[in-house]
Amino acid sequence: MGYSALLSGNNDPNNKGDLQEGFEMVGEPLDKATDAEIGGAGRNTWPEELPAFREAALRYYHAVYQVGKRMLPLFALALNLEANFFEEKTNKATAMLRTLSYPPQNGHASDGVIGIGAHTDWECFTILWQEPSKLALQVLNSQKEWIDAPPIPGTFVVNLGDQFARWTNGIFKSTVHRAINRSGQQRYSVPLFFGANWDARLDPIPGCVSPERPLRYEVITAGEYVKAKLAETYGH
Ligand SMILES: O=C(O)CCC(=O)C(=O)O
Ligand SMILES: [Fe+2]
Repeated sequence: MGYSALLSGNNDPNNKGDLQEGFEMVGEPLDKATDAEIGGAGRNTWPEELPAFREAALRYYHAVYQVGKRMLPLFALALNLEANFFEEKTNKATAMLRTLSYPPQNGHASDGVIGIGAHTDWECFTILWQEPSKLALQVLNSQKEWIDAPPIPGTFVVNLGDQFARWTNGIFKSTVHRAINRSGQQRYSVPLFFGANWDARLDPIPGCVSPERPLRYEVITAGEYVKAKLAETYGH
């Protein structure tokens, strides 16, 4: 995990690359640099020329991670499960944080290059901070129309991701979204992807599979899933 250059990722296979750059990190304790791989997701390569960045990014990471922990019981209750249902699957939750920068984009998105192409996020859910007053994020609704998701001061956007779709056998849908920065200025955003334990199996929750709703997804671990998606998107 570390710096990703402009066009180094491609979230939509129909596109040619994502017009964004950023820094991608997994969790590590604030007080000591750890050399160990974190939950199989890799380790962070921090920029040497920005010594304050590590602390600022990790403080944000750990604070928003705690927000994610507190949201899990809400998802469980919404599924008519015990509040602590996801505790065992997320007591070593692997979250990834990206600090993203999008250059301004002019004209129309017909040439296969936009800020981030249409995709779903891979983890349980995403807690996204968007830079105020800069419209870029869009969400695909059930009529297949793109709906703007403008930044609202003092709020985060929360998108459901693929791990929840798998646990619920498609009852929770992972939100298809994309970003096109037509603000005329550089735009920042910071998503935290809150994922299950690296070794948690994405097997369907009891009650989510029935004759009317047969098993939709092959059962693999959260780590295997994220690794495969990383390879698809970044080729590494
Ligand atoms: O920049 C945004 O608003 C969205 C970023 C995003 O969807 C992602 O990194 O997965
Ligand atoms: Fe996303």
